Amino acid sequence: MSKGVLLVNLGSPDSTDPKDVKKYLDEFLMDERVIDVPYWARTLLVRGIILNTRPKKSAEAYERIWWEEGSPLIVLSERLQAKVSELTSVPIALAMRYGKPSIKSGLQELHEKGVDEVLIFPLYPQFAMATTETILVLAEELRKKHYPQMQFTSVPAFYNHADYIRVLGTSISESLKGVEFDHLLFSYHGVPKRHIRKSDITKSHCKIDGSCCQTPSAAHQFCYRHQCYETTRLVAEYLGLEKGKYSVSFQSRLGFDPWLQPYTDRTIERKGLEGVKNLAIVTPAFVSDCLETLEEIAMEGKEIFEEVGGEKFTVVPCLNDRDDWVRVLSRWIDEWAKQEVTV
Ligand SMILES: C=CC1=C(C)c2cc3[nH]c(cc4nc(cc5[nH]c(cc1n2)c(C)c5CCC(=O)O)C(CCC(=O)O)=C4C)c(C)c3C=C
Ligand SMILES: [Fe+2]
Ligand SMILES: [Fe+2]
Repeated sequence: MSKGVLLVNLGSPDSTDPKDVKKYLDEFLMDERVIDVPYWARTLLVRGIILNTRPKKSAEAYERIWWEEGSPLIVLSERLQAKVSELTSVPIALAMRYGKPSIKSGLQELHEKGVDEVLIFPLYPQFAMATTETILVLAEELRKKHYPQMQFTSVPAFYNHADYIRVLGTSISESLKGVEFDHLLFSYHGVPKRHIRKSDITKSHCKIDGSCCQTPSAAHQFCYRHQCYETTRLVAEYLGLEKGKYSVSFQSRLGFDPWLQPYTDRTIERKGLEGVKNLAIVTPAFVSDCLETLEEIAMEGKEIFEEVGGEKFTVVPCLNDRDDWVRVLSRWIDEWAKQEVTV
């Protein structure tokens, strides 16, 4: 069999035109694993309410971060794909869950290269129903419909993998070299609390309280909250950070449901009000810088912090196409490609 890899990231609109943003948000938010309510309710909420106002506001935000070459998330993912491809002989295609290039086009590209054994590689360190799961479900639907001869394997969440922790830890220490930060905030993309309960394979573990995520459980294989806390704990250990010097928060909530807490915007404000003058932020749920890091954190977050008396706000870039990250990805891919029998 001939092997190939499909790297999959979230995706962006084609341009900052509100019409393109609306089309992208429609595909994204109509996904039943993102807004997980019955179809009729999702249609009413997304097409009847959210898409009437959000595209204009989001388009303005995209306008503030857009690069000449296009969306930062797409450009950075393309750079990652190109650099990883240089280090491995395995064909690597790139796809986005929403927008372009699509998962279908990525699979087609691999198919045309004679690939029939594909490693689906969701570019998310922590598992979530709204990210990893929706990629795997769509890929499998496409496989059954268009490429029944293909075999798929997927890369599991790598939130606690020693290589990932080392690269993330190194990127943080490099960014904060010479920076006298009072507090390091680990800000992860949020999800509705309901998503955590739905992904609990034990159906009884995830209470979303102070202790469930620290109590060993089979549920943690699919618990986004546990995995965020573990990434944080391991990186803090790697960096030798003292307790109290760092904390976790969750950003980008949408709608009125309760999402994972504490919320990042309120945490930034509280830290400033508590007298923190130098705040550093890292966003480990994203491997590529994007709207949520470049606009929501680096612009809005900074503004919130400065309004309440904060002085220095340092944002650690995502791993993007860092050389050590590229080396790790190509090594993982080569190790998979060398295996005789895939699992
Ligand atoms: C119910 C809504 C959403 C859930 C659940 C959600 C989970 C989730 N998202 C990411 C990663 C990214 N999200 C990005 C943008 C974005 N996310 C939502 C909504 C949900 N996300 C919206 C509506 C948007 C679009 C922008 C906006 O209108 O605010 C992005 C950036 C995309 C880009 O083009 O730069 C990323 C990346 C994760 C990791 C996650 C769950 C863990
Ligand atoms: Fe999101
Ligand atoms: Fe938990």
